[in-house]
Amino acid sequence: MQGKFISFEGPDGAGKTSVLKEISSKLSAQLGAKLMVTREPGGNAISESIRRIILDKANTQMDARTEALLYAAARRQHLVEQIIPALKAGRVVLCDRYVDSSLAYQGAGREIGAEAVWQMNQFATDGLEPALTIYLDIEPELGIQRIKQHRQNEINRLDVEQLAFHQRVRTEYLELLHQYPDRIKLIDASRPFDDVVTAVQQAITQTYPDLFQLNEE
Ligand SMILES: Nc1ncnc2c1ncn2[C@@H]1O[C@H](COP(=O)(O)OP(=O)(O)OP(=O)(O)O)[C@@H](O)[C@H]1O
Ligand SMILES: Cc1cn([C@H]2C[C@H](O)[C@@H](COP(=O)(O)O)O2)c(=O)[nH]c1=O
Repeated sequence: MQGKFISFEGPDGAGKTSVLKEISSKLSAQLGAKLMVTREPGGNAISESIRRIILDKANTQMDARTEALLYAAARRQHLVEQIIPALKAGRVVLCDRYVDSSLAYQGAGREIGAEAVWQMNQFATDGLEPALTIYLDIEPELGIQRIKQHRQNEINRLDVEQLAFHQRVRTEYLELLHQYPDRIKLIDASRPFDDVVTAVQQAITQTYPDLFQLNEE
């Protein structure tokens, strides 16, 4: 496929959404309509409906495999409706979370096992992977503290999990970094926001040297 697929990953509160906003505003000046910014679970009506079910704090009875299947289902629909058409059209896709989130949260956090979750996601994605993944690394305590301080009104069913859950999530991310050193780039997200944005821009530039200089076609 012609386009560029870049995912953003990290524990809750690492700053992905804020960093993506900043990076996309820098890139949109260069790329215009060639840029697509999207998120998982979500990006279209069906996947956003699945998102509401998964993240609803009232759904305390949800089984771990049900949760993993719902994330994979939302991802499939997102791929078919948004990501694949955008890549075929040669666009740059910035995606807030992708399969690595399922490996970390459902595989390790929920203790289903990364292998089972990986298999399920192979079916959902036909093996389509990002060329580059920006991993914003943060101690779970700090991430959760940021959410509690600044995003009290948006706390979801995953955010309220025990600290041990979030620690397993981060440990799995670090394991993935070890497994896929060419694809996943670690950024220390505990630093001041502007430093994190600069580091992310540098990491993207290492893989795509011209991206921040491309002119709109
Ligand atoms: N480097 C930073 N230093 C201090 N605060 C930050 C930093 N980056 C983000 N924040 C703040 O932390 C909070 C969480 O950030 P954000 O929503 O971007 O994280 P996130 O990774 O998208 O979280 P989630 O995965 O839970 O949606 C926000 O209030 C944001 O302003
Ligand atoms: C894609 C995906 C996400 N999650 C979790 C991670 C977060 O806690 C929420 C999404 O909320 P955000 O504020 O948009 O980050 O869902 C997951 O557990 N598994 C996944 O595959």
